Amino acid sequence: MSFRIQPPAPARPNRCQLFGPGSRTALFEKMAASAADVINLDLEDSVAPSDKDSARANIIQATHEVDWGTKYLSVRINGLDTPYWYKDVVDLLEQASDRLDQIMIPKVGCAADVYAVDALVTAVERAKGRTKPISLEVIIESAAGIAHVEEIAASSPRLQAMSLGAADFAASMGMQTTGIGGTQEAYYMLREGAKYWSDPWHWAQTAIVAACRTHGILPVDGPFGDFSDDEGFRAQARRSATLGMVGKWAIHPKQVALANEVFTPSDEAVADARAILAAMEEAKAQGQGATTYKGKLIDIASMKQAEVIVKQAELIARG
Ligand SMILES: CC(C)(COP(=O)(O)OP(=O)(O)OC[C@H]1O[C@@H](n2cnc3c(N)ncnc32)[C@H](O)[C@@H]1OP(=O)(O)O)[C@@H](O)C(=O)NCCC(=O)NCCSC(=O)C[C@H](O)C(=O)O
Ligand SMILES: [Mg+2]
Repeated sequence: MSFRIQPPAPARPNRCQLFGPGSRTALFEKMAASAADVINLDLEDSVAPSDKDSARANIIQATHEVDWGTKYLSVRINGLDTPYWYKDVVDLLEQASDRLDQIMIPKVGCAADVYAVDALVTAVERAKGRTKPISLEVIIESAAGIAHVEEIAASSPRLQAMSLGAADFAASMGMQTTGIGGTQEAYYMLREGAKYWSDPWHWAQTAIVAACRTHGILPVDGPFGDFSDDEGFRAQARRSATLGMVGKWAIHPKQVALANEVFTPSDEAVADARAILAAMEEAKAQGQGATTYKGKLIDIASMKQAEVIVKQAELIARG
């Protein structure tokens, strides 16, 4: 137990992050009209090298012209191993409207990667007199990223969110799969001839959640590639939510409702959580630190668990 209080993560809904390539301008209005909490306009891997300049210009224009409502607006820049990233940052900070909320840094491998982007963002913000500070989010999607996940989570006061990028992560780790998230056919235990599937993403997710919760960052699950598999998406998202993640990417509009469904606590879960809090208040008034609810033990730790669910529901209700 530490005497340090665990810092809270940013108090904004982040149930679904909807991605769209910066080169497909026809999608922008549709993304803005979606039910996603966060919009990620992409300059990185969904944009061909020949389209990088025009995609950057499209996104800048869209920050001025598209009505993004109350959505949190994020742009994924190119990786620090490319010749594009510095111009992504400089052009966005010099030319995008104040509607831009966040920059997403892909393939972060160490704290210094975030420091470099932070330094450039800070310089351009000051030069241009931008009064609204841009926040940062990062993707953990390499062996180096997961090895340094805790120092990355601690890297900048601008950092608000961290996602697992399953596709690049699998490639970097040398995982024998082309699947993006979800069940992997070859990852199973065998007992008396029966296969029991296990979850190869689990350990990376828990490492991300622990690093994020230590430093007050939102942990987010990344893409689920097979957008025709609703139940597969739900199962992956439910595992992520159970582990403490607050949301998941959508790489197709049909995944938005699925993510919102899973990362919004159900009425039943909220009612149960409120009942646990009430039962514990009653117990405390009688000088007891533990009591029972529906035949099971509840104590002070149960109050903290119940508060997680009630706070999530209140945050989402506030919008
Ligand atoms: C995956 C797609 C290429 C599919 O596009 P498309 O063939 O146009 O899909 P549909 O015909 O099924 O579309 C149905 C309608 O929905 C609209 N649409 C499609 N995509 C989007 C979107 N992203 N946002 C909003 N609306 C969208 C279509 O226009 C159709 O509309 P209508 O005609 O009016 O009915 C495409 O969905 C897509 O490009 N998705 C995003 C890809 C992306 O951004 N990828 C990057 C993130 S994942 C990643 O990078 C991996 C990660 O880093 C890692 O390492 O794990
Ligand atoms: Mg990636």
